Amino acid sequence: MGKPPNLYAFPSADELAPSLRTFVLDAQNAAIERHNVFRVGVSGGSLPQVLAKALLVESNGDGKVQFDKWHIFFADERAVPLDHQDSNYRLVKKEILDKIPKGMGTPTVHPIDVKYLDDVQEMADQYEKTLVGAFAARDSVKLPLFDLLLLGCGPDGHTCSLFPGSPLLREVDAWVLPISDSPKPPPKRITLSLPVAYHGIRIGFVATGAGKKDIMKQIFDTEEGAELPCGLVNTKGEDRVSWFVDYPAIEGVAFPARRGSL
Ligand SMILES: O=C1O[C@H](COP(=O)(O)O)[C@@H](O)[C@H](O)[C@H]1O
Repeated sequence: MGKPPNLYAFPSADELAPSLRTFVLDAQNAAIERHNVFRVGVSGGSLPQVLAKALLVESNGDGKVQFDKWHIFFADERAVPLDHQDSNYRLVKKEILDKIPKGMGTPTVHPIDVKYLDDVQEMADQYEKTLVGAFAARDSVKLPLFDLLLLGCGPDGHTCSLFPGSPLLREVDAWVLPISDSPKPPPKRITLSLPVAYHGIRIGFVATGAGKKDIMKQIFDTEEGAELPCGLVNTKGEDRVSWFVDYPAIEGVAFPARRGSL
């Protein structure tokens, strides 16, 4: 058994945001110092709204968000046009990119190539090439090591678009995988593979609301939960993984949470 993940709990999403900010800024600063760029993978779902609360605020002396140094990739994406209501890009744009105040800089964003909406295998291959360009050319690595992955946890324990029981969880070579039959709509998607997810240099999960409490209990308190996609990231990512949750999301969870602090 490796080192356990960190579980940080706060009364509400608003109270969670400053600690999430500190976590992201620490990852940003370490990455910029190491290679002068911050490569971050973001999820859709409920995450972008909480992330906006963490990032799009005045610095209170804890450091600056340097969006000019950010390269934003998608931990998963739905095979829909970029302005479609199901698009994770659209969500991140609406919640964060369109609201970045002047002076925080402009990130480089890497959306999917919508030329391949009808061919998710090709879309995944092309997105993998985007990652090869951004990571391998620079670092000659076998896997893209994201400076930070910001992940969500679905009520079934899925993360990225890696769903419980999916054969995709066994993939060891590909960095980006296609999905044609996602149990959650829309069915066609691409996703980072599990090894890419758990090799993140830092991995932050955000889970808020009472709708997450049953799955959180399963992931943190049961052996079966460790086999769910979120549980697998916990096991393999060990203490590189930090969860930011509100109290309703961990009601009844026995695993020890640090309450109200990072
Ligand atoms: O379908 C998806 O769901 C997950 C979880 O979403 P949440 O709303 O329960 O936070 C999300 O992380 C992923 O990016 C998205 O495509």
